[in-house]
Amino acid sequence: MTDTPRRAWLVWGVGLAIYVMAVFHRTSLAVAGLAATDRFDLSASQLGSFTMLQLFVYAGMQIPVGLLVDRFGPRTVLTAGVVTISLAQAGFALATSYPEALAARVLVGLGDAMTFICVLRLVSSWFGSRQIPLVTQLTGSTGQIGSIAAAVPMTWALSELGWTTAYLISAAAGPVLLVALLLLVSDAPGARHVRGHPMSRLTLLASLRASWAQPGTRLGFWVHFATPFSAHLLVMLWGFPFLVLSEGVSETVAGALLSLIIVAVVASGPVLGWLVGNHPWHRSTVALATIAAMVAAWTAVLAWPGEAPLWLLVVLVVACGCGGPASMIGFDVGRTSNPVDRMASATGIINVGGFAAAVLAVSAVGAVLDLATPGSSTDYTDGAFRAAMSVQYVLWALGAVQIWRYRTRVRRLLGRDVVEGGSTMVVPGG
Ligand SMILES: N[C@@H](Cc1c[nH]cn1)C(=O)NCC(=O)O
Repeated sequence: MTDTPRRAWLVWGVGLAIYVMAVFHRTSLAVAGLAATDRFDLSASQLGSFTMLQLFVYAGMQIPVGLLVDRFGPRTVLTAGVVTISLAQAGFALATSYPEALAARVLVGLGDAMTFICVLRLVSSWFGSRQIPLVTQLTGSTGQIGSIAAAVPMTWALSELGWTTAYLISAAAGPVLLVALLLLVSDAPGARHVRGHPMSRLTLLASLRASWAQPGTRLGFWVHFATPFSAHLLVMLWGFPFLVLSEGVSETVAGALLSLIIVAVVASGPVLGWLVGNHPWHRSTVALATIAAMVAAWTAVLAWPGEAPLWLLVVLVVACGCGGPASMIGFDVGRTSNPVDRMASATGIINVGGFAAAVLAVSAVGAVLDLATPGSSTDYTDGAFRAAMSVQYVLWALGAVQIWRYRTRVRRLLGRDVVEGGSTMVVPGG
């Protein structure tokens, strides 16, 4: 790290601050559910539609945004992202009806989608190949601080300052970061902009097909599919009711356990980053081991007769928290499997995996809970939660089988020396 120029850290710092802001805006509704219900006169499913629609837009935009980054460079796309998400959050502050608020959340998803891919692209241009895995991890883990900032300070601001002022103040970070971005961020050392060649629709499709044809891109996709959804499931929607209604903990303890997930994410990121940076051959093993740890912890909790003890719930949330940093292995494998001019679109493909799994898990748990609960009641029973949380096994099984398949293919085609040397790119006919 010592020979990395200070400018690289500066560029990364600005990119990271923008990503923290995006995670803040993404999750800033989590503590505002009751206030939103009052302000827009919402039903529970209308409230849920804010989060689901925002996630759908985010996931749906990953591949188009990746292509835009490869074409116009991260600085340009990040600028569009900061402007979009800040205007969207200001719009959300001023919205007075459900359709206006929904439109604002769609734009939050759009701006959010333009952030992370750009920051990873900057990391791969500004840092040396040995440092990229660690800095990538630091980006993913540190970014989650945005969701902590969206919890406690936002709860305070909503109750003390009111809806409009709280959301307008949060939107005001955007212009400040925009100035820093325009002054300090260049696409690569010595190049303010790095632009790809204009491509026709056919060439774009061919480029995406070429990325997807790489077994390393598919390995990255399935790593990102299988590792982070359990933490998303807990943090975004179902963790709080599961812990309170099924495991019998108080609301305060449930809140503390959910915050502990973020602490586990932030703390385990650098450790996993160091591990995969120094042992590229074992990246998929680390992902599989993390899946095994989550499966073991969930099985112990769900099979425990009655309510699980607190220490076991702590083990559960720490294991799920480690899934976030493990998911970043997917981006690292994608990076080493694609040429520089296709890197952002490969990142986009891989990012779809994690968010698709999160949407599937969140909605499947909701569907099973509804099926297992008579009438329209939300008094979910312990049995209903056990059945609902078990849907995760299907996603882990699918993900683990696919990771095994593609890691076997990468290893067989390239061999240990090439992978340890930092490449998982399969050259056709090579
Ligand atoms: N897997 C996450 C990042 C992460 C790292 N540690 C915990 N979470 C991810 O997909 N990030 C993309 C994004 O836009 O946040």
